Amino acid sequence: MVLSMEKMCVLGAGSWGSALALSLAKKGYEVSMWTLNEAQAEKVNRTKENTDYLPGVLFPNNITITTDMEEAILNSKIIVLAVPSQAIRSVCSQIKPFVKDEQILVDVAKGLEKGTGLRLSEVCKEELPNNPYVALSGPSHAEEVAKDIPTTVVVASEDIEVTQIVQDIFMSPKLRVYTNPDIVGVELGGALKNIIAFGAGVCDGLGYGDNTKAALMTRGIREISRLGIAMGADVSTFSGLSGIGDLIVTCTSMHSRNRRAGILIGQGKSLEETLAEVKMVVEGITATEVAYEVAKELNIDMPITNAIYSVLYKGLKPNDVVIDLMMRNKTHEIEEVVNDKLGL
Ligand SMILES: NC(=O)c1ccc[n+]([C@@H]2O[C@H](COP(=O)([O-])OP(=O)(O)OC[C@H]3O[C@@H](n4cnc5c(N)ncnc54)[C@H](O)[C@@H]3O)[C@@H](O)[C@H]2O)c1
Ligand SMILES: O=P(O)(O)OC[C@H](O)CO
Repeated sequence: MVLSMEKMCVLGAGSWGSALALSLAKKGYEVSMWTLNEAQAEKVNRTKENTDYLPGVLFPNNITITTDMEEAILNSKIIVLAVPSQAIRSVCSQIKPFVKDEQILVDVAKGLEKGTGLRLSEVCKEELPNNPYVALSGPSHAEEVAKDIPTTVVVASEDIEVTQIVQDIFMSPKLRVYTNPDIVGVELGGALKNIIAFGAGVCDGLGYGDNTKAALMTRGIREISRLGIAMGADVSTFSGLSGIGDLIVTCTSMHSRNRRAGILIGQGKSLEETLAEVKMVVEGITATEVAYEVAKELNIDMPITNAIYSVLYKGLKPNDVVIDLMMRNKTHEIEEVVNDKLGL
């Protein structure tokens, strides 16, 4: 419990923004949320429930929600960016006129910017170069965090002091927060696991079993690591919370929007029907497009990402793509180890 009512702000009132606002409010902070949607703000303030995004969870009185961005961020120690990854640039640009340099940006969105391939820390740096920045990631579905189910996350930043401030702000008996200086790896783990989770859903939708999913997760983390290393990440980060941890939860959880979307595609629904049914943001769809482009540019082999890209953007049938994946050129399991042994 904090001693004074320090103020924290959450931009974005979807499921994750709401769950984190709740976590902060339970620690005694005053939490100001911002949403684009007037009707949502009015209803949540009146009923204390965010029915479209986190039904059945009541907000305490120290959470308020507004459509006035300036009011939301005024005097807030941290500004949690909880909008979809493709909206991060516009939200950062909108707060520019009134943000103070000492306010810490905490990005909780997981993605890469479409068109530029930039990580979200790079996007924020371009828009708000003077603000300290922390990425928060890891296996953490909003529905469980909101119910106080024990959860672990990781925070990463170039500045260890700022990382520790954010660690302390979020840390609670129900939310354990680790730090990691490898911001590149933490961001990429969170963004790229969504592609594999979508693929895991497709396999479920096709009626495949546990063997297939284990294969996808294991080979998935390999290709995430390959691209991650090429983009400057530390490989050990991918065996941590924002890597394999988040991959496991997203590929297996009934809460995962990426997995749910994949299931519908595997069952034969169109992308349009799928997005209408899932309603909330499905980051893996854009992440597939961006990772496909970045991997091509860096000449990194990402067979699962390519396969999902073919389904989403080239109209190939999931069944056919799985056969292609199984029958592509034979290879060693861990190329680097073999090359090393052979002195290549
Ligand atoms: N839901 C989770 O369990 C969870 C957990 C960890 C990380 N995340 C990540 O957090 C981010 C947000 O996810 P979410 O689950 O809260 O999404 P959501 O779909 O539940 O909510 C997104 C919110 O952002 C708003 N929004 C959409 N476009 C906007 C724009 N252009 N400008 C301003 N606001 C906009 C929507 O109105 C909505 O309030 C995603 O990157 C997701 O991967 C989600
Ligand atoms: O529901 P998803 O698939 O968007 O995943 C949400 C979080 O990233 C899980 O850690």
